[in-house]
Amino acid sequence: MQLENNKHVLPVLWEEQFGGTGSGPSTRAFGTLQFVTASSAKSAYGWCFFLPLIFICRPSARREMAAAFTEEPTFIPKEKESNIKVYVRIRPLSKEELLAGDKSTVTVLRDGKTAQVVEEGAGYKLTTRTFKFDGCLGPTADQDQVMERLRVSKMLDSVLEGYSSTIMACGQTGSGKTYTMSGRDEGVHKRNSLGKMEPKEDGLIARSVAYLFDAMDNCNSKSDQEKLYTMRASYYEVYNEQVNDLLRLDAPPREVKWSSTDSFYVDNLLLVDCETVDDVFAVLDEGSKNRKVGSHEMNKDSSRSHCIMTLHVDSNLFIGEGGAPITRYGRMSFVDLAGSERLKKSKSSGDMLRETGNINRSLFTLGKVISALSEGKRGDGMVPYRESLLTKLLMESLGGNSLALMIACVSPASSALDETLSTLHYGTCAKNIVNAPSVNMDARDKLVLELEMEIARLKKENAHLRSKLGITNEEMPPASSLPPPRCASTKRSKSPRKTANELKTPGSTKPDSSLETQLKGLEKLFAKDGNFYQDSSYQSVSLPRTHRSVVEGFERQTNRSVPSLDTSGAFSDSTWSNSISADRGVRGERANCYSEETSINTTRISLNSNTNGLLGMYRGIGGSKSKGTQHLSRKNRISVDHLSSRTRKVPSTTCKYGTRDEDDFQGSITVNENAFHRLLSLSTPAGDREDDFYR
Ligand SMILES: Nc1ncnc2c1ncn2[C@@H]1O[C@H](COP(=O)(O)OP(=O)(O)OP(=O)(O)O)[C@@H](O)[C@H]1O
Repeated sequence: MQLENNKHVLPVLWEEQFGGTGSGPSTRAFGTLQFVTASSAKSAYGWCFFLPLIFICRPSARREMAAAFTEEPTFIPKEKESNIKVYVRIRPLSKEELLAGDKSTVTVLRDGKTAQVVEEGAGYKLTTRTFKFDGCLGPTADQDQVMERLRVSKMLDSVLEGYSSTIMACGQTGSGKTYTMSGRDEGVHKRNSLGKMEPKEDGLIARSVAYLFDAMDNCNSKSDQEKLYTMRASYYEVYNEQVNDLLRLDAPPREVKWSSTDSFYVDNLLLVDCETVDDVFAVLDEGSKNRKVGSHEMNKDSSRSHCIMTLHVDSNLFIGEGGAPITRYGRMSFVDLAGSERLKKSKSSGDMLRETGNINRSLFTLGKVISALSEGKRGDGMVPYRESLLTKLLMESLGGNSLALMIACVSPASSALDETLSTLHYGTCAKNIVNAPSVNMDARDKLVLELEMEIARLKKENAHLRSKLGITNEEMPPASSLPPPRCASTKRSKSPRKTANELKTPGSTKPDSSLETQLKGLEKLFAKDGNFYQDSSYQSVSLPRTHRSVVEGFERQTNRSVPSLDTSGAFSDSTWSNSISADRGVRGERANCYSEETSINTTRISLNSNTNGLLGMYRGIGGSKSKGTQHLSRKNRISVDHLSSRTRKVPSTTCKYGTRDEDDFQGSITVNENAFHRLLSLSTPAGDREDDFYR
């Protein structure tokens, strides 16, 4: 699909894709890669912008930060948190600077990570300052080296896995932000006589696009079609505190809205479906042509807006046979921020003055956000994201769930020393920001994936346990031939509690070591299972079905019944209603229902439901949800779903994990912690107090 010189095509594409008005990201979680270039912040505001940062970057803090960054950077988060990576790029002295007799003041030390600034003081006294980053690139570094040293490919790999990533260029005007992001002749992708791209001067965007398509094509062409990728691109600018869609100049300014995924997004933005590299370049060319550019003393092609190009990479993951794919929404954003500038030097006038004011304001807020985040503040309330459109839109990248890389562009010229120092301070602070990257996918898909993983894990555990117990597959009767579960006695046994160590086979006076091993294995299995959840008033352990079969096998061997596992009749509607109405008032506040089942002669069994399921029951019984109802943890919901598959009814109107109908319920049998211990001892203690059971 080509966009060349045809703006009218774009709305049509939008309509084709999204059926008319389009949809905002509120309906899905997106992954994003953003490229931001800082445009010009002028004069007095320029200093205001950097001041808060300078105060934060105390020498001690810098030392700590430097220590934290000595290891090799990686963008695939092995742990849950990831610092923003900051690199410095020093451009060569320009012709004008050389003519003006400027000298180079910034050099890269041999470690490749430290930028050294030498400042001439009064009386030829030299002041040397050093700043350590994840990497520094000197004036001789070409575009290839930038791509390699910054490890952009790692970032792109994670976009393919469903992460959001942002590459952001900042620095004073004319320091090389647009050059780094888009290349020398942005929008012009030269081809040689063979029709191949000449990528020498291409910036990070074009290189990233080529990398992504290479990777996507490789996977998409696999015969098993395991992964399928699709890409869409958007391009917009923040200009004078309004958002313009660079792919739809005829459209009014776009609105920035708050999404259900706790982030801001641009509403009704055109997303162009891109099937080839050329499609993305068409988007890039169109956007570059439309972005606001001005000319002043310091840069003849100066960006007057913050530009954000985003590649949305959706990847489909097929699990199991014949199932619907799970989609992950990777997102790569390239942010080319407008650069800070001093009016005295740039000599901007007319409309550019207003632009400068707005640029400075947004950069000042960006400085405040970075300051707050580097101080360890968190969240919308403590960090002033809402003070400008730019910071709202960068919320995900700064302190959010995105991987982020900042390129601090500086000029080495002695005349730009103040701005260079400010940028380096700014980068040093940004290094301290911690993000929490996570894969973007729909909640339901996430649950399915987690369940699949849980099942795989349980199968492995089960196999391991069987091998430990010496039970071969042939010895295990098929599920259908298992004897019906036995009911426990109506009354609780008064015999003393026994431990697993005290367990003996019937009629034997010696402990049965094989049984003991089985029990220990079982105990371990439960402990490992991780299905415990904490509550001040209640602790339970869910018994996955695989475990239950082990226990049932155990029952057969020992000829004893394990009371709490007997679930027959537990899910009859009448039983539910009775038990829940009886106990709702007591424990209902945590969305857990406790019931002492009377219809089956067991000791106590507690019934869990997720909130939706419980809500359904409350409606059926009491007509309203209890005020303090809380969501159960996802972990627990998984176990609920997993366990209940045998007994779950398929309701006519199904919510995601629960039902709205009175009679329909998704739940599971869980065994109270004490019951669990009782299960292990296979004996009910004599004289055990009723209350002990729920302690
Ligand atoms: N590393 C570099 N090597 C060679 N030339 C460079 C380099 N960096 C920048 N330049 C040149 O310097 C000039 C200014 O660069 P550029 O337009 O990218 O600055 P900018 O930071 O985007 O400025 P503004 O904020 O005003 O948009 C351009 O002519 C560009 O080609």
